[in-house]
Amino acid sequence: MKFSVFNKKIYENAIVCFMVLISIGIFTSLLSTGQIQVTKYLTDSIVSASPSIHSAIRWVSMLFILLLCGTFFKGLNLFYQEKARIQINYNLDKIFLEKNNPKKITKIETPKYQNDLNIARYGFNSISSLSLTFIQLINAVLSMMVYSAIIFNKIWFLPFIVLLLNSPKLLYESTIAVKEFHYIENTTEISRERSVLQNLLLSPSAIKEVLIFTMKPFIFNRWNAVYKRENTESLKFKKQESLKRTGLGIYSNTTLAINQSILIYFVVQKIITIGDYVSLLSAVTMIETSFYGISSYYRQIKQYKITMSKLSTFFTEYSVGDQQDNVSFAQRQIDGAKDIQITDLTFQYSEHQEKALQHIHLNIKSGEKIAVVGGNGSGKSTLVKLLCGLHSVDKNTIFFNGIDITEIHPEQYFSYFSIVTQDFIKYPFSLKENIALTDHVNLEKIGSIKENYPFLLPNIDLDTLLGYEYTGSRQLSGGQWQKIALARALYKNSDVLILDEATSALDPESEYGLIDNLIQHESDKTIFFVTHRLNLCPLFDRIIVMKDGHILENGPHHQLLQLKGNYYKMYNSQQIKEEKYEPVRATV
Ligand SMILES: Nc1ncnc2c1ncn2[C@@H]1O[C@H](COP(=O)(O)OP(=O)(O)OP(=O)(O)O)[C@@H](O)[C@H]1O
Repeated sequence: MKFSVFNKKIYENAIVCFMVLISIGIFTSLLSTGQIQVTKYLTDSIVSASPSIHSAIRWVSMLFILLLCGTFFKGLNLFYQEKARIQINYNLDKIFLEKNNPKKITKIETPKYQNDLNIARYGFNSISSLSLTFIQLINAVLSMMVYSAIIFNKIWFLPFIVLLLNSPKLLYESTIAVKEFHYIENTTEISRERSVLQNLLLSPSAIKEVLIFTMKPFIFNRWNAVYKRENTESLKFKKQESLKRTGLGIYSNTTLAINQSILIYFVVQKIITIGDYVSLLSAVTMIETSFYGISSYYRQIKQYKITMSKLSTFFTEYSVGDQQDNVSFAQRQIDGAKDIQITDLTFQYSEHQEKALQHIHLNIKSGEKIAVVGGNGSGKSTLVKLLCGLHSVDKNTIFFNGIDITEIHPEQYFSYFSIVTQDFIKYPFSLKENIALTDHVNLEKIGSIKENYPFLLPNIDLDTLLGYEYTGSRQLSGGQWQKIALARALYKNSDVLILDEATSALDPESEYGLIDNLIQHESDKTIFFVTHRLNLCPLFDRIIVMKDGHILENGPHHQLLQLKGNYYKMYNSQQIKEEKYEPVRATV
């Protein structure tokens, strides 16, 4: 999506509101002109040599009607401003969610992404307020022209003096805009830290640990310290801004005094009447107010420019745009067996000193069932995430059916994979939506999952809302949720299925049943089973043993046992432990 289109989309369905607001602005300027003229006539009628009560009442009534109209337009203006704001905010959120389109998680799982996301979101707010102040700008320019014309009629050079004296305000607003953005950039991490800590104190999932570990004072004190640090930063910035604004205020008072002196001089010289003095002084004040509106708009334009360049960088850095996709990747024909070949694959997380994977070589035949084992942090999850295309890899390292995966469009590549990780999502949707993740649920597919894996789905209505987020929803146990995540992966029915410690919460019977049934029913699927429970490994065609990012051993169960290496030790130590505790269990 190009930025010109993006700009147009911001105002979608808000144009009518803008037209109404501009019309209100025109009417309000005309009303103000009328008020100034009537004030002049009223003052002149009171201070004339023979003041007339009737004429004064006539002007007061006229002024009253004009003020009533002004109040009516003010109310209308407020409503349409809110209407436009609501529509623009909706448009902005929609554009943001549509454009935020990452295809890899490599850069996403970093603090930098979260900081940049915060700054981008802040920028969006400035676009929203800029759109509305655009109307105020038009109104301000209109008013300034009308008031300048009124003054020009009486003292031709005065409007130029007023404008000249006010112009330094633009410069001031421009520096404020840049400083404000830098302030947001510098404080985004601390404000994120505060909200993370606040969430720990409020979110239902964290509260149980907060209670059991009686850690509220620990988190609360940390939240308190972070909040105070954030406030100090904020006050420092606000103090500088207030000082500058006070300076600007003093400057404005001085300019008003200068203009007032000029007007008094003209009254003393009897060039203008007292009524003229009153009306011209209010016109000068109105110009100054309009100028304030224009300069604050100028500040927002500056911020808008910074925002747009930040957003452009954000979307190009983290999202693959549609256009870029088409240029980089042609749709590849990938038919038949989906063999996977890994050649000298090395991978390092940007936030990490050590390499997570080093010189991995693997050949996997389509339909193979592979168990991946190894100690914590040995690189198992990284390997399977790289396999399914979640991270960017170097060219010529992973081949899918003979094609370098860097040449396959990520969306096409993802279509061949299903993955269940340890941190799967518990969607606050109905049971059937949790499985299908679509509005168009294929009940037959769910039926066949129920048939082949009868222990997988809870015995509740498919329309039951799950979780504890919404009224009437039903919470499930950890294992039941995990089974639903597994059902989701089976529903996708992809060529490659990755289970990354995806059965850790299942009871042993369900776990064995699942693996056994997978091997029976999904003979054509390639399956990767990352596990710490080695007793299921004999069911697999091959076992890959990992340590410190390397593949240490790779082969069928019996072959690895004969090697008497790492797998042999790991497998036996689990068996021994089970035997050791067997008598204890027997006596219970
Ligand atoms: N998103 C990440 N950013 C930075 N480093 C990471 C990230 N994920 C994993 N690592 C690091 O990469 C290494 C391998 O981690 P990985 O999750 O692949 O191990 P694992 O074998 O799956 O471990 P476990 O059995 O504990 O799940 C670890 O040292 C870990 O600290």
